[in-house]
Amino acid sequence: MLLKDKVVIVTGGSRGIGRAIAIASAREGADVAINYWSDNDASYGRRSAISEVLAEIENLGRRAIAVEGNVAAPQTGVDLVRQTVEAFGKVDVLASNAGICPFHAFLDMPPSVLERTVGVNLNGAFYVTQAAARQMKEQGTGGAIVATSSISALVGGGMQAHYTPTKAGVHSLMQSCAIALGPYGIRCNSVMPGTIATDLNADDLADESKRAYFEKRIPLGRLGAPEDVAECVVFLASDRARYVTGAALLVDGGLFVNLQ
Ligand SMILES: NC(=O)C1=CN([C@@H]2O[C@H](COP(=O)(O)OP(=O)(O)OC[C@H]3O[C@@H](n4cnc5c(N)ncnc54)[C@H](O)[C@@H]3O)[C@@H](O)[C@H]2O)C=CC1
Ligand SMILES: C[C@H](O)[C@@H]1OC(=O)[C@H](O)[C@@H]1O
Repeated sequence: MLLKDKVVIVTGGSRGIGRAIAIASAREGADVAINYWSDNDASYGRRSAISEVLAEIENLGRRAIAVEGNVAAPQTGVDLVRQTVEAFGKVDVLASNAGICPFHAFLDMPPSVLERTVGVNLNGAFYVTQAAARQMKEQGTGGAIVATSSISALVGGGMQAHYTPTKAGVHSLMQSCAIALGPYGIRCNSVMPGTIATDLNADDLADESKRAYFEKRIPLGRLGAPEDVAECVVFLASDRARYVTGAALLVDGGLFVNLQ
């Protein structure tokens, strides 16, 4: 088991990629603290999602807690780490994953959409990483932080001018934190998923021609599943990746390299 008796925090763990990270971590032997934001879940009609994830982890024989909160608020990370330590005694791994992607055209983008996206995706990753790293430093046993960046850190999107800079920022955050936290044995890496079928892009991919376009562009011939990303997060979080820090792993079925 790659994460036997580790304690893993996952942000944005009630649905999609975060949910898959939480379950994959438990399957590899970890206890899991799951952050989520019910306002976001409700906007997808998914009020009960978190209880299903907790039940699934408990069925795997591991412990799980849910800690609701908006990661854009600095205090959310602090409370998340405190409640995790109260429940499980320590923090070994942070999967900083919570994110939003409200597709919007650039020229008429309201400041509120930009600010919300930066607040959740970039500021949220910063605050949660800082809170977890402080705890890991205090424990003195090292740790691993894996952030969910995106292929969008490397390429643009016409309806994502507010989003792609946050994903580049998350990758950059991990690079700087790898330097700042390396002396404490804390490794910091990111995964860069391609197009993964989740609620985040369900509306966008409901456009059959767009979906077919992506499937054609992906050398492996299919959209990604949340589990494809989760297994890579588990690897980077585990001791198998003990000499990997400041790295980014594309998990995109080859989409990025497919120019022609
Ligand atoms: N789906 C995709 O194709 C890709 C997704 N990503 C990234 O993966 C991450 C997860 O995305 P998905 O699983 O697709 O999304 P999703 O919409 O399926 O799940 C989002 C999760 O984040 C939580 N969340 C949303 N706003 C939050 C907030 N303010 N505070 C705390 N939690 C909040 C929700 O409760 C939910 O658990 C995001 O950072 C996204 O940018 C990156 C590349 C591709
Ligand atoms: C939501 C999009 O389909 C998805 O999000 C990303 O980060 C990828 O670049 C895709 O565009």
